[in-house]
Amino acid sequence: MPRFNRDAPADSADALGTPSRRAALRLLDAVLRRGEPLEQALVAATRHVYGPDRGLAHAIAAEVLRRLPDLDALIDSVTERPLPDDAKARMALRIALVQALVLGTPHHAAIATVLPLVDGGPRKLVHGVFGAITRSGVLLPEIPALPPLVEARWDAAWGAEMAEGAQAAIAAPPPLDLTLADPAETDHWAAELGGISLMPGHVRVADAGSVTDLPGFAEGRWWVQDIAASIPARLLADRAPAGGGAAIDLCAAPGGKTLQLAAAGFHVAAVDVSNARIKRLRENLFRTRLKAEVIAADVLTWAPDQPADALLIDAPCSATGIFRRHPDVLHRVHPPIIEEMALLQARLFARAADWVKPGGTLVFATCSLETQEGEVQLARFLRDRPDYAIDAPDAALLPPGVPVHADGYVRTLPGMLVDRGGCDGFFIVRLRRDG
Ligand SMILES: C[S@@+](CC[C@H](N)C(=O)[O-])C[C@H]1O[C@@H](n2cnc3c(N)ncnc32)[C@H](O)[C@@H]1O
Repeated sequence: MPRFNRDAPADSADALGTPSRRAALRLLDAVLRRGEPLEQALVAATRHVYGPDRGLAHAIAAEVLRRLPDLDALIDSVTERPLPDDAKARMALRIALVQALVLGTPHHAAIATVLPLVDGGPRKLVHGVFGAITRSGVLLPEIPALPPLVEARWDAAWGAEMAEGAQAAIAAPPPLDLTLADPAETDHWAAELGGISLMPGHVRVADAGSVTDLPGFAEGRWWVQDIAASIPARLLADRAPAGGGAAIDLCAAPGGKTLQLAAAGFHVAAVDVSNARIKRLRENLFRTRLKAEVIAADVLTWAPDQPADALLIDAPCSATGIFRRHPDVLHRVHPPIIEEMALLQARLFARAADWVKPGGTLVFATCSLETQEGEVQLARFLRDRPDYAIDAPDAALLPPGVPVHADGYVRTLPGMLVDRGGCDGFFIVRLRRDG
């Protein structure tokens, strides 16, 4: 857990470190009231915050989002009447408490930096509630609670064990997973980076610090990618025609899977609608010296000149599978958003299925823990497209501890690989077109 021991000098609110707390408040407001992704809100919310304070604002907001139900339970335990959910006093208390109880900020600094956020308002209340909680010596539970609606949804879909796995996953900072450009270098990079490898082409590093300073980054020998996110391209590479073959990577940016496909020898056409994300895809290709044709286009209107041997749909989704790194999804993703994404996925899946050569391979993937964005998509697709059948992977293609589902697809859940640092939640299916 990061520790920010910012002892506060006493002269002005700015010197006290209040701007970073104000930025944290703006970030929380963006996520909890306006439903914006945390990463998307960062630029605007931290516009007037510089250097390490920007990182601190992000760390405070992310940690509040991880521990929100537990923080609120503490606050409610000492107030006579519950504060409204979006009251500034509640927000200020969440920020002060997460610093004092999780981030290791001295208590006097945690409260002094936050009181200016409620100037002209409930300062006394915030001070009193913070004091009552911290004086009592109470701690946050070791295993964080999930927001009740998320817990109910995941419990209903996967059972209580999965929800418990998700809670445990929130408690520990996720490791940093790297995918290697050349799997033959696995032992070398595991040793060089002081990491472990769960399978060829993968290295897992704990507490990595600055990624860009790690050996091998500048030379482009690896890129950051959760081990579960590396599975879709592995499944396609396993079916690559001798000497390469043509691959279309739909929804490709920022390019983790494009890089894998290019490194596996495919001639890749990488398509994405977002110019900002395509810029990052180009930077990643440049750094790794890998080649792909990059196409900025909306897959709902674009079409390739000819069908490909391999096609990947890494579909836009609710992203609830990456809640460990993006805890905002726990609070802003609700059933209407899941339904909207599922509709988009169904359109992309149906449209792109015509772009695979007979005998070719299609992989559909989402980083979601919602069945509507995985199992339900597959069932509909198989009903509508009798020219496709599931091509179940060999267990040896998957990280040890990730099973092939009895129906032939892959579903990663938070409880998996838990003794080695866990993995993101993904749905992945490989399909073969009749040929
Ligand atoms: C899950 S992310 C892709 C991650 C990427 N495959 C990787 O491995 O780095 C989904 C991507 O879909 C893109 N996207 C969303 N709707 C799209 C559309 N209609 N056409 C093309 N790309 C789209 C988004 O811009 C986003 O980059």
